[in-house]
Amino acid sequence: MIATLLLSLFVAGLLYYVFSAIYYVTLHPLASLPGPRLCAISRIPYWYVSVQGVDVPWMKRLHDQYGPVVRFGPTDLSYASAQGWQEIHGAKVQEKAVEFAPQPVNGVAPMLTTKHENHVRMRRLFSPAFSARSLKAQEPLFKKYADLLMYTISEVGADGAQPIDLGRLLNFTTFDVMAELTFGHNLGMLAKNEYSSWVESIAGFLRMLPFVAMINYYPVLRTILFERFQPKWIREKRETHCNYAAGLVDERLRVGSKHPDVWNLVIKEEKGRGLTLEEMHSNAENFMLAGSETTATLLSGAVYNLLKDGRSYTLLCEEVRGAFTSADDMTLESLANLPYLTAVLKESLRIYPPVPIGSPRVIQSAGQLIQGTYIPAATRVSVHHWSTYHSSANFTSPDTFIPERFLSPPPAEFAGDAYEAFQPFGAGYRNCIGQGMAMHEMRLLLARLVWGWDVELGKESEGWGSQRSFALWIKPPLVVKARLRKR
Ligand code: HEM
Repeated sequence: MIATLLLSLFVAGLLYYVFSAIYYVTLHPLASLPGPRLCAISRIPYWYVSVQGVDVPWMKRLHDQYGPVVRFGPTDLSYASAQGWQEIHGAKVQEKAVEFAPQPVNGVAPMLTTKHENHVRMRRLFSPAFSARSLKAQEPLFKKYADLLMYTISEVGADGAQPIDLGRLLNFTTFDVMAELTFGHNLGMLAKNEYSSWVESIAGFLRMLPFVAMINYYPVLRTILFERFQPKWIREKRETHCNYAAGLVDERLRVGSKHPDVWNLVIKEEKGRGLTLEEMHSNAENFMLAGSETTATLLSGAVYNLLKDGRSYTLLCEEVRGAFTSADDMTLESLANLPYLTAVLKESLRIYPPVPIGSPRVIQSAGQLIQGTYIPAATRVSVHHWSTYHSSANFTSPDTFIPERFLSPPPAEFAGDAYEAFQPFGAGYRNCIGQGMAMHEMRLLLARLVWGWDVELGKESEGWGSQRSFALWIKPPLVVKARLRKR
C-alpha cells in the first residue's frame, strides 16, 4: 500500500516535471529567447558552476554564443548591453531578487537588499554621510591610513629586500578605514600586519553564498531541510559574526565620536534619527563588506594590470611623480585632476570589476519591454558586469588593459566603444552610494604607491588574474617587491 502510494507520488512528480519542462521550452513567454535548452528547464547548470566559483566565465561563454541576452534559468535572463542598463535600472521601480542575498541574523535587511519602500527611506537617511561635503571632512582620515600603508610597506618589504603580499596590505587598509567610519575605531590590522578573525571569516562567508542562494531559491529546501537541519555551527558562526559588528556599533553609539564617521553624519541630521538600532547594526555589517573588499580588490587588480603591462605603469608614474613634490599635496581635488590616474582606475574597473556578476531585479506585475522583447512578471533580469565589459560588441580589444580608452577625448580606435555599457558601480537609484568615497580612496592609495615606490610584480603572482569568484573575487596573494623611489 505504502509502496504504491510512493510510486504514484514519484510518477506524478515525474510527469509534473516533464510537462513543465515541455512548457518552459515551448509555450513559456521566454521560450523564444536564446540560451541552452537545459537552462530553460532548470537552474541546475547555473548552480553547478556557481558553487565551484566559475559562473563568471561560464556566463561570458553563454553571451559569446547567444548574444546580448541569454536565458540561463527557466525565469532568469542575463543581459550584456548598455540598453540592458537603461531598461532594467531606469526610472521604473524594480524590486531586487532578495533570495540571492543572505538574510541578516537580526531579520532586518540593510539598504543594499531591503524592499523598495524601505530603501527610499534608508537611502535618504544615509546620503549625508556619503556626500561630497562629508568626503571632504573625511579626507584627513584617508590620508592617515595612506601614511600608515606606506609605513607598513616599508617595514614589511624592508625596502625591496623582502617580497610583500600587497593585496593583503590593501585589504588591511580599506577594512581599517571602513571600520573607523562605521565603528569609530579601526581593527588594528594594518598596524599589526595581521587579519582580524572577523575579517578573515569573510572569505568563508562568500563561499557559502551560492548555497544560500540555492536554499533561498527553492522554498522547499529552505523550510524542509535548512531550517530544520541547518548545522548548529553554521548558525553560530553567522551569529557571532553579526553580533560582533552589532557590539562595535553599540559601543560607538555609547562612547560617541567627534570624527566625521558615518553615524555622526547621519545622526546629527534631525531626520537621521529615523534609523532603528537594528537597521544600524545590519547596515554597519554591510558597509564593512561593500566598502572595503570591493575597493581593495580593485586596487589589487589595478596594480597587477599596471605591472603586467609595464607601459601604462610608466605613464602613470610620470603623471603622478610630475604632479607632486610632496605627498602632502595629494588632495581630493588635485588627485581628481590627474586624467591618467582616473583612466587607470576606470580601465581596472572595466577589466576586473570587483562585482563581476549581475544583481537581479524582479519584473513587476505589468511585465516590461527589454531590448524590444516583452518580459513577463516575476522574471529575474540582470546586467552581467564581466560579460558586458569583456564583450567585443561593446569594447575594442576588450581583454586588453588600455587606460587610454577612458581619456577625454579617447584615441580614435575607441570611438566605437559603448561607454554607457560601463556601470561598475551599478546604475539608477540603487547604484553605489559609496562610489565617490571609493574613487577618492583608490586615487589616493594608488597615487601614494607609485609616487613613493618602484614596484615590481613577483614571479609567483604572474598568473594572479585567473581567479574564482563567489559574487566577489577570491584573490590569491599579490606578491610584489617595492623599492623606495630615488629622488
Ligand atoms: C570599487 C569599489 C566599489 C564597487 C565596484 C562597488 C560596487 C557597487 C555596486 C555594483 C552596487 C550596486 C548593487 C546592486 O545594484 O545591487 C553597489 C551598491 C552599494 N555600495 Fe558599493 N561599490 C564600491 C565601493 C563602495 C564603498 C566604498 C561603499 C561605502 C560604504 C559602498 C557601499 C555600497 C552600498 C551601501 C550599496 C547599496 C546602495 C543602495 O542599495 O542604495 N560601496 N556598490
